[in-house]
Amino acid sequence: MATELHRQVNSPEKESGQEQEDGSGGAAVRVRSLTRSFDGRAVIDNLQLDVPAGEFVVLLGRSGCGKSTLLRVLAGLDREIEGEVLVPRRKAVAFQAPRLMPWKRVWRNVLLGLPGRPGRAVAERALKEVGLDHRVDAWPKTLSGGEAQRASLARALVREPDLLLLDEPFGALDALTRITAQQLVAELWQRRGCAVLLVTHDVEEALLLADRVLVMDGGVIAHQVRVDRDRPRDIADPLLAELRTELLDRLGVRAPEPAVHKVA
Ligand SMILES: Nc1ncnc2c1ncn2[C@@H]1O[C@H](COP(=O)(O)OP(=O)(O)OP(=O)(O)O)[C@@H](O)[C@H]1O
Repeated sequence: MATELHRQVNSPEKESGQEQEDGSGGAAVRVRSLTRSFDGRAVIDNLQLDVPAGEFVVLLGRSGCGKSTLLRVLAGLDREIEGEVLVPRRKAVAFQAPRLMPWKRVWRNVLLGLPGRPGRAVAERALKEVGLDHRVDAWPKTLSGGEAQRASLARALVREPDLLLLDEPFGALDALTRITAQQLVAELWQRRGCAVLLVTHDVEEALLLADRVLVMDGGVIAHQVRVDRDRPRDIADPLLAELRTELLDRLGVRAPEPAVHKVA
């Protein structure tokens, strides 16, 4: 796996250097002593993280704890860092907002920014993989929220990523569409075998999808749980229920008590 290294120590204002290196030992992500500050405040504070190739990791944490910042750093979109970040060269990112260009048809959006002038067939294959082959020629504004999100996933997949970074990709979807989209991501991950790092607020989503759930707090990975269950998973599984309580506790949220119905 070709990897790239962002290394930056104590000179955040300079453009970070990039070197080719493959000392990753098959890891999809290796982060050492990562710090990212805004206006003198360290949002990420000496963080360490390893993600083996092919692992599905979900990142939870309170609002503003730095999840998106970490994802942007891993995506190479933010290089104003101290520390070391080793990620595969082939990586792709999808955000909560699908970010499609309204003046380009869906298939052209899928190919946007890809090097080497790939043909329409490349986009068609990716759109088929996300179940959107009937919308290849559509304009973005005619897509439903779920369809737009799938187009955005197809745009990530055409990059053949070894690392797929997803920032609350289901956040704006209604409950039913969200379940379908979660299943799609789980299937794609199993088929593609790439590592996934997904940011969400939804503890149940994390437990249904992840090999490992990380909780970010105080600028570091403060807690993690391994979800040792085959897929598809059932949220009523006692292990998942136990992990849910543990994670909600770590997030400082009290798990709701079971509803009690009184009949007069
Ligand atoms: N470009 C920026 N300039 C200044 N502050 C920033 C910038 N980007 C992020 N921050 C700050 O860094 C902190 C972490 O932001 P980030 O978006 O990473 O949090 P998050 O955990 O993803 O939050 P949420 O769950 O609400 O999306 C916040 O306090 C935010 O205001």
